[in-house]
Amino acid sequence: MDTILEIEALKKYYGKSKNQTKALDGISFRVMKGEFLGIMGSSGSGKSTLLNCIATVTRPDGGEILLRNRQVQELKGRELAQYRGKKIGYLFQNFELLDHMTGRENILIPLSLHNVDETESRSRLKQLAGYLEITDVLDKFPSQMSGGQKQRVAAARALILNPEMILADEPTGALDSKNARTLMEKMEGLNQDAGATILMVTHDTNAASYCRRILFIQDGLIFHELRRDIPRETRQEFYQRILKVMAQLGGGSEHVL
Ligand SMILES: Nc1ncnc2c1ncn2[C@@H]1O[C@H](COP(=O)(O)OP(=O)(O)OP(=O)(O)O)[C@@H](O)[C@H]1O
Repeated sequence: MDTILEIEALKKYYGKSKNQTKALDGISFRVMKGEFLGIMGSSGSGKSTLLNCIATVTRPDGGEILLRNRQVQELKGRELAQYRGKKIGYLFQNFELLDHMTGRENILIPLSLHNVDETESRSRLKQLAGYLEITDVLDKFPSQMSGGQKQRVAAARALILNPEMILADEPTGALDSKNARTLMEKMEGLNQDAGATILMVTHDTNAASYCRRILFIQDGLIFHELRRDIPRETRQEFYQRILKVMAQLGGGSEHVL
């Protein structure tokens, strides 16, 4: 399997000496092409810091982030813009849609920022909208959409340029359980049928049970790893194993949906 992303001994420390917080303390792992990898851990374990480092929002204090063997920290100018806008697609907890733009315009924003073939992207939009069941909200504004529709529009925006990897930060955090389930089924389909590579940070055990592999982090390091035994293990069985690890970490007690 191809490695898409390699995290090697990544460190991020906040503060100095006695008051220092080791948000990331030399964490290492790989994301392979076509993986659906979850990152879980209790509050303050370093999940957001990790995602922010990968997104180049936060500068690490040590270690390496390599996207297809390229040092992400060394990217500058056009290459950095390409990495942020084209190589990685982001899905945020609060959707981050522009209120004055329709669903279609929101999804097509990345096109105007990068020099891409418009005909191809428009046909991709049609395909994504159909799959994500948002065709009938493409001409609506975010204020006229449900939370679930907003997040699926955001997912289409993240996918429109066919990125190497999707970074999802608590994507079900603002959704009710039904919409969360729909979103996760769509993400699972994008992973299994379209080969999308997804790295998702979540607190939500149900959402995590759609992943193929989960890394549990504690104090900025990997504490445990679970792999779903497909096809022998059902999602419900995987969910139960995730709950057990979360109980050791001191969190997670929802009911499987
Ligand atoms: N800008 C900052 N300045 C100082 N400390 C920080 C900063 N950002 C994060 N931290 C600390 O680093 C540690 C890891 O934080 P991080 O936000 O990565 O955790 P998290 O796992 O995402 O938590 P949550 O699940 O609550 O979002 C925490 O102890 C946090 O207080």
